[in-house]
Amino acid sequence: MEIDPKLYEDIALGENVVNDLILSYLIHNGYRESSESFIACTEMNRPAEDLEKMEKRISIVRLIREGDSRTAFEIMDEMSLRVLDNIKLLFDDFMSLLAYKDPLESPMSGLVGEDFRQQVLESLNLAILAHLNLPQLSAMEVLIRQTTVVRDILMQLEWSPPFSLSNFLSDRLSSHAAFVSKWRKLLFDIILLLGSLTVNIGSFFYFFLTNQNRIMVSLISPPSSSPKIQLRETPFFSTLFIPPRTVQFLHNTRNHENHKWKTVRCGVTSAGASPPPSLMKEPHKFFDHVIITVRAGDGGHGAVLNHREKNEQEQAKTKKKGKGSLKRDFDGSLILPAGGHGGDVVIYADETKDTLLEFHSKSRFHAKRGGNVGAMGVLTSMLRDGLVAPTMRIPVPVGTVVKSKRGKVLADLAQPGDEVLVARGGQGGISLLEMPQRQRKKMMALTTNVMRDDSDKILVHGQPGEEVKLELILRVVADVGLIGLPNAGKSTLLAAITLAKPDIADYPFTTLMPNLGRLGGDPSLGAGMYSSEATLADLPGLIEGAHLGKGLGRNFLRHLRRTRLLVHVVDAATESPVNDYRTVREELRMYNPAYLERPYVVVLNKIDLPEAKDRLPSLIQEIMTIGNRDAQLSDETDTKEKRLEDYPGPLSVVGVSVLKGIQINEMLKEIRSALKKCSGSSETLIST
Ligand SMILES: Nc1nc2c(ncn2[C@@H]2O[C@H](COP(=O)(O)OP(=O)(O)OP(=O)(O)O)[C@@H](O)[C@H]2O)c(=O)[nH]1
Ligand SMILES: [Mg+2]
Repeated sequence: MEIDPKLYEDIALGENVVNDLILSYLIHNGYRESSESFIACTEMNRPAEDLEKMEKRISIVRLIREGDSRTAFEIMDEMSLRVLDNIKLLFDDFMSLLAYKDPLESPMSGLVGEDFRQQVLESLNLAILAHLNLPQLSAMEVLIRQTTVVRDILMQLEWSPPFSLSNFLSDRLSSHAAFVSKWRKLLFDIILLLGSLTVNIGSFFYFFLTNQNRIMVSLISPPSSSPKIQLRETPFFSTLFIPPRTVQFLHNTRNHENHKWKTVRCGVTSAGASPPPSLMKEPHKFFDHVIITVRAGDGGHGAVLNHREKNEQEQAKTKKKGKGSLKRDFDGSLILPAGGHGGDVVIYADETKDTLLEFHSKSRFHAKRGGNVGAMGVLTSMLRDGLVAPTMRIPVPVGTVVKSKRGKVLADLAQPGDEVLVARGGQGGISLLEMPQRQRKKMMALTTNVMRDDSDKILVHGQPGEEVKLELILRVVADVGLIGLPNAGKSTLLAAITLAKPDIADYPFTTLMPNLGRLGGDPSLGAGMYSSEATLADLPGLIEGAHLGKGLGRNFLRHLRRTRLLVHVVDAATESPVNDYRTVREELRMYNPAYLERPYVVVLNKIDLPEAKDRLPSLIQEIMTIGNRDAQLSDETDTKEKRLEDYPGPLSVVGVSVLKGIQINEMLKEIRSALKKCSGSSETLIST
């Protein structure tokens, strides 16, 4: 079968088409907030009615799930929905339970289980959708399923460049004539669609995630669009971002020299249930900030014990054996067993952790409760206290600051192993003796460890464990901060001089979270100096407007706080490296002018490329002139009026190619000597 790829060359997938697809997906699945923000930010016209219906549909399903079918039916009546017929079959099944004496034990017992209810709910949702004349799958989901098929076919093939994608597809697919005739237009549409949606890879993963739990996708995008991949910052995309914890991005970019296509393979290795809507913000922006609730364990209960008076014979018997006498305090009062202490909650710094992301999917922690006094109600000498519950220990990355809800700093876990007790477990309850009224008074007087209260019971119950809300803030602890525009080669630099293995790819915002690497000391300096090692943090790219939250935002800028040296990486092969350099300096200034006073080294990267190499000397010259080497720390009042030129210039400017390993040693030398110059000048303030 002949396919002319030219047919598809002019297909332009308008923004509207994509927007429509996305919106219908959102409405279909009942994401009300996302739908509204999407409509708002795309300025689409959409009748409010759809949203209203959606709301009702969702509430019907929810009500039934919660067991309030009466209200659900009322809403259905209101919408004049007659969907029950459609799911009558399921109810018929249900009626068959009547045939059994004990339905729970019957072969049909599954019908009363959770699974069955889920099944009913799904059928109900589908029935309502059908009734409202809405398709059972949103167009987006249909597309995705089809893409999955395409992907499967593509994955089975050995890709050997050079080839042209259109030829390739037509070759391969013409053997599936029926398939192709039906789907060929769609195939290309999907490719175009994917191309346009890779503007935000994250949003696409989301769709895949919610529909299938394990899947691998190939995103194919034409070269013209790939360098421009950008994270789009709209409320909609913010709500759709998934916590990367459930996803692993396996970037595997293949560039073929002689042809026009590039594949970005992205793998979603395992994914749990889709996150609740409240968490679908951009988690990478929150890897360093989270609010958690911890609850220490309750104390175990004591017991109300019977003190059985032994008759003389028995007493004699136990005495003979030399055991069995009840435990008594030095003054002769009885020691009664108490419930176990509830588990405390401790937060400690663990070197193996590097983000707070996981706390977004699990933000509540509960320590175990103490054990109860295991009494059968009789006081015997064998009685033991309830088991003390173990302390719950929650690991967080080194550099985490723990704050109370009111903002009070409880601890700054700056060293591995630092820890803080954040919630105390409840006291175990004490035990009481049950005895005839006439003896009670005497007994109470004898047992000093019984706290007396109006109502005995309360004493017997363990005390509740403390519950607190905590704010965790991670501050990367590093000596050197690598800054620069996206794609400048910061991660490559880190990988070149340390053992860190950050993601590297030729599109911006590869790095979403800081990577840390350790720079070894310089052996040539001899034993004494060898220890002059430092930690490097590779920060996500800064763009113009970052201080206002653009790109990956200002969250990262605060990680510079604890660094004492900045290494400013500039891609020397771009149109105007000097402008790029100024952009980043400006951003730093807008965030906090003090950062411009911090010592820094400029690394002009990519000098293996001719366009960079040729103008290296003039670039170095120009950058050295921006900035005043003699500038002193100035008083803060006039910082606003100062030009970039008035701030201290770089300690040095070096041209390197971190990729090809050119001039690396020179660069290391500069970084080390700069580190030496500014040792001990880091700012260790905690407030943001
Ligand atoms: N030719 C050349 N390419 C380089 C050099 N250093 C890095 N690159 C390429 O530049 C691209 C971006 O590198 P990264 O290290 O991911 O850049 P980054 O600054 O960390 O980018 P973000 O994480 O997006 O902010 C990759 O394709 C690298 O292979 C170099 O010295 N020469
Ligand atoms: Mg990077």
